[in-house]
Amino acid sequence: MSDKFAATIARLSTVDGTFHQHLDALLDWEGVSDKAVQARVEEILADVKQRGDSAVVEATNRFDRLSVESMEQLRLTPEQLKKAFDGLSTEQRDALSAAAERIKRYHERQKPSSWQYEEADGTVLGQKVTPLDRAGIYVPGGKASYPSSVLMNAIPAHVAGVREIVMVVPTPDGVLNDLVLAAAHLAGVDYVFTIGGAQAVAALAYGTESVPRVDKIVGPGNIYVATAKRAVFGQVGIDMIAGPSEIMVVSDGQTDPDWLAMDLFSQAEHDEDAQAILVSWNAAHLDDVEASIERLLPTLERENIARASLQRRGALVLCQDQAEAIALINRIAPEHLELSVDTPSGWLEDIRHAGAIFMGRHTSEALGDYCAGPNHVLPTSGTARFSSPLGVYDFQKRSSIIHCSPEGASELGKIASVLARGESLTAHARSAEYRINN
Ligand SMILES: NC(=O)c1ccc[n+]([C@@H]2O[C@H](COP(=O)([O-])OP(=O)(O)OC[C@H]3O[C@@H](n4cnc5c(N)ncnc54)[C@H](O)[C@@H]3O)[C@@H](O)[C@H]2O)c1
Ligand SMILES: N[C@H](CO)Cc1c[nH]c[nH+]1
Ligand SMILES: [Zn+2]
Repeated sequence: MSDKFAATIARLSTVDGTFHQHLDALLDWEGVSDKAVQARVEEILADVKQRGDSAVVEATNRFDRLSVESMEQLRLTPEQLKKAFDGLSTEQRDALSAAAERIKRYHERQKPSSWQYEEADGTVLGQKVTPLDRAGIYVPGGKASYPSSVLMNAIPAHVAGVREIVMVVPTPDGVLNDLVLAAAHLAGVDYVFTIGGAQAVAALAYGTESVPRVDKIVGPGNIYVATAKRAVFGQVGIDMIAGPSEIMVVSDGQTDPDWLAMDLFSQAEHDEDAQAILVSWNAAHLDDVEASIERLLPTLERENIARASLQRRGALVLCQDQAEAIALINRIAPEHLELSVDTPSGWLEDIRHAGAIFMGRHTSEALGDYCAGPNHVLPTSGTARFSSPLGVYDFQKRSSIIHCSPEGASELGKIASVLARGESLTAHARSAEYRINN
């Protein structure tokens, strides 16, 4: 039987004995990765570390179906980026600029400042915030092109004050996307290399003859990118593991089923591994949404991807009530949560884990993907339990400041001396004791 005739999306009910088992299986994206992916990524990383540019060129030719001879052919010049920007239609240029402006305005609010305070004896303590010297931004490009991700990665880096931004973006079959190039120009990216996957992560992490080594790699990507980022962490910083897109919608049964079906498709169309889940306590409403899904799915340009995603990882979940819906939200910790209910603000306090929360029937997740202002690079696969949206803070680090007055050093010296001797670290103790005024 072809996929077209199989059930498009699973129907689950929280009262079923197998519900939790079924949900766990649906949520398990790491299950999509396997030993073969891990082995391939390790091989690519080691090769790029050892052979630099030549390894990157070979891997790019192999995985993106190119036939270039050198890294020079995989680098875009500032002139190419500007030309792409100048060549956009007015409508596209205005939309890109409006999105960039809104993203910038939102992220300006995240800018932390250095701070310090003085104690009574004149000792000064504080924290100094410093931007990264060089950030690497990964812009996905395998199954779709993401000019919006260029803005979402590069603008917070700029707001943070990063000195140099190196962007990588794969161009399978050599197809360049003008909006991606234009966005890189608009967002002030310093270097662009048309490379992707584990080889791009390796080039950024280790540096090659052509690709400058960066201090931190940010941005979403597929399983090869995620596996490579995890492997190079420590050598460089990473933001988070942002994998296939996810949406969880909770509906009170009053939202147009066609709207909800399209909201689910909006993330399902990213990737066969993307995840779209709708939860409601109204069974008839779930039937209506399922009917909308069946009717609207064939109208999508990316029907095959969306259908595969819904079949593999989608679900319409019948729950008992609002309290159970909230428990499911906190368990799933979705990347995107749409609260398609009358008074979403009443839910907010109880929601503990979600990358971004879209409040009310009119706030479709797609608005957040492009132009609302908050970042669309968000923790996926339940990692919203401990990670946050990409932000200005990801492009900065903090140093502690300690400036003791003579009196302060003397008082602290007495405490430090006792504790150091307790640890049998006598050089520490004597160093502190030299500063004690008797
Ligand atoms: N969380 C977010 O903020 C966010 C934003 C945009 C996109 N996304 C997600 O990012 C993902 C992007 O994935 P993508 O595949 O479209 O692009 P991608 O750029 O992440 O991956 C493409 C690269 O993967 C490598 N690759 C593909 N098959 C390979 C193989 N068999 N062996 C070795 N390497 C291989 C190739 O080098 C290719 O260049 C999607 O899942 C999408 O949902 C997430
Ligand atoms: N939904 C993606 C993040 O999961 C971001 C995106 C970019 N373009 C469209 N959508
Ligand atoms: Zn999206």
